Amino acid sequence: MVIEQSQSFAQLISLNFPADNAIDFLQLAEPAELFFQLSPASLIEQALRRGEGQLTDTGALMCTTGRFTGRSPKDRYIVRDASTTDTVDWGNVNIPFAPDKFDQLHRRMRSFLEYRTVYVRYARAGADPDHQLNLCILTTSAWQNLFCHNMFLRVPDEELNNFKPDFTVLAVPDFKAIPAEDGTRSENFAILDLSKRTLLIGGTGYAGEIKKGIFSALNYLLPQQDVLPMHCAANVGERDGKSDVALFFGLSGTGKTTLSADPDRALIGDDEHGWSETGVFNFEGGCYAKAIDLTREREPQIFDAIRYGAIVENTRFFPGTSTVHYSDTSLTENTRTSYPIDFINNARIPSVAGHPDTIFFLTCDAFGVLPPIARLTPEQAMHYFLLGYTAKVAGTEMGVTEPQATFSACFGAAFMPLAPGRYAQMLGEKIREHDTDVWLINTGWTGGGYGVGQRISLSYTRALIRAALAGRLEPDQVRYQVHPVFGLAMPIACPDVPDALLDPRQTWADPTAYDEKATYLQRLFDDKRQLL
Ligand SMILES: Nc1ncnc2c1ncn2[C@@H]1O[C@H](COP(=O)(O)OP(=O)(O)O)[C@@H](O)[C@H]1O
Ligand SMILES: C=C(OP(=O)(O)O)C(=O)O
Ligand SMILES: [Mn+2]
Repeated sequence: MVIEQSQSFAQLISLNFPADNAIDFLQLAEPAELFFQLSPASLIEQALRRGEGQLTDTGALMCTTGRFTGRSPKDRYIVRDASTTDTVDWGNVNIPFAPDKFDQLHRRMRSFLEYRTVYVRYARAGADPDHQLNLCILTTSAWQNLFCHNMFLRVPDEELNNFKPDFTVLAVPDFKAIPAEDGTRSENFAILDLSKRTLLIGGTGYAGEIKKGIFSALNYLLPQQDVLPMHCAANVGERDGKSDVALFFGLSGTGKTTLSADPDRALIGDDEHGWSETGVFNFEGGCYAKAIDLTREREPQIFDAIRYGAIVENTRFFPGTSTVHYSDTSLTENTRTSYPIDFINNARIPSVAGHPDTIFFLTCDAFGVLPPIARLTPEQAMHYFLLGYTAKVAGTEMGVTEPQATFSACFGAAFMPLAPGRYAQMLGEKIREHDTDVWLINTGWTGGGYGVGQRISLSYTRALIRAALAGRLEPDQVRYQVHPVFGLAMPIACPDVPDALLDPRQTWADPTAYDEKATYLQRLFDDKRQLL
């Protein structure tokens, strides 16, 4: 049975409440108040009553996440124990954490919860029933529980009684670590214990930590089942009467969510997928789109998904109204919206499909020297995948305020517990086996770098992707030229795109300056390759 109102702990147990299982699982003492599996409407009501947010004029719940409006990679840890010590790729990304300190923090968090209101939810990650993780999530805010309802796969009510969680999440923004005692760097933390199958989040209210924490766990667990986990969006269309699956890899802000929302193709998912021997599947049940400068004209599907049930994070209203001012960045540039995937009208549910025919590597090149589209050989594909070159855009990580060149292996190193080579090898094998085409797309700057040129217009990027997917850029359809510095094959023409845009050198006012910058970037690539 699903409890819609607060009941005492003892009452819940006597009702054979499916959450007694959850409470055991969470090893909770008696919380002040516990709400299990509330509906979106109840969560929204509670969030409003508790002052967690406000309704916007389209019915979405608008919340602020507090001091943290992006992830904090330096405060993200993995417990180092006998089972992870030789498997995890330790370093600046995967920072080791001591098991006894984890237990201590876990204990302290549980006692902190004794005096609080908690919201518990069962959910799933992994749309393929053969590769699924059952989650038991505890949040201390109603809105974060709604976030989990939106972002993970929803468990049908009739399955709740027999649901066996295999992973726990505690998200408690008000709980602050004591660094000297707890072994953390700061008061905020996200710590993954892969043996105890528990994710602890404290000191931060940025909801992205929850979804990316579970993503990290899957990125560790799925290769053991021969599934390649990927930081990519996916959609499916039709070509020559056959279904045609496309993946969009890219670090945050490169366009996965934006470009995968396409009225002509069914959305599989916007951020996290697995590639098994039968095809691809989404890990999530919802999308988490950037909301900065969002307009209905440029991104109609996302714009229209922001309605009752959706959440908008860290946005503001136009003064005196309940209309969201999407260009207001006074809280952060990393404003976000989360909604269940079925809020996109042409979503594929369940979110599974066959093997990918086409892969796009999205890079947001802040130097403005990479071509807007290039066709990669399988060797180039492996190189670019391991390099993971892009610019970090402002906001997604705390402290980043303007685009910064970065190399993030697998286009998502921040979430990959294993060595990048493991994922790259699996990808290489799959691309060869399924004869998948790989394209590099620059969604970043043209006509000069950041500060001089401008971001490539979204309508041109969409046209390039449309043409590639329609086979209009096949070598028998269009001539190619080879980039003198990068050795990349660039089409010289593309429907609905000016020819001059396709050759980045032609877009710069000063070609010599272009050559210097391109050579500089190629040198960065070479240096980086030496280290791989
Ligand atoms: N040419 C372009 N291609 C893709 N996105 C673009 C482009 N120009 C501007 N943008 C903006 O960049 C952002 C891409 O963010 P998003 O799709 O959420 O990235 P991701 O899902 O990879 O984190 C959006 O705010 C989008 O409007
Ligand atoms: C939510 C995030 O990812 P993305 O921007 O890739 O959606 C994030 O990095 O916090
Ligand atoms: Mn995204």
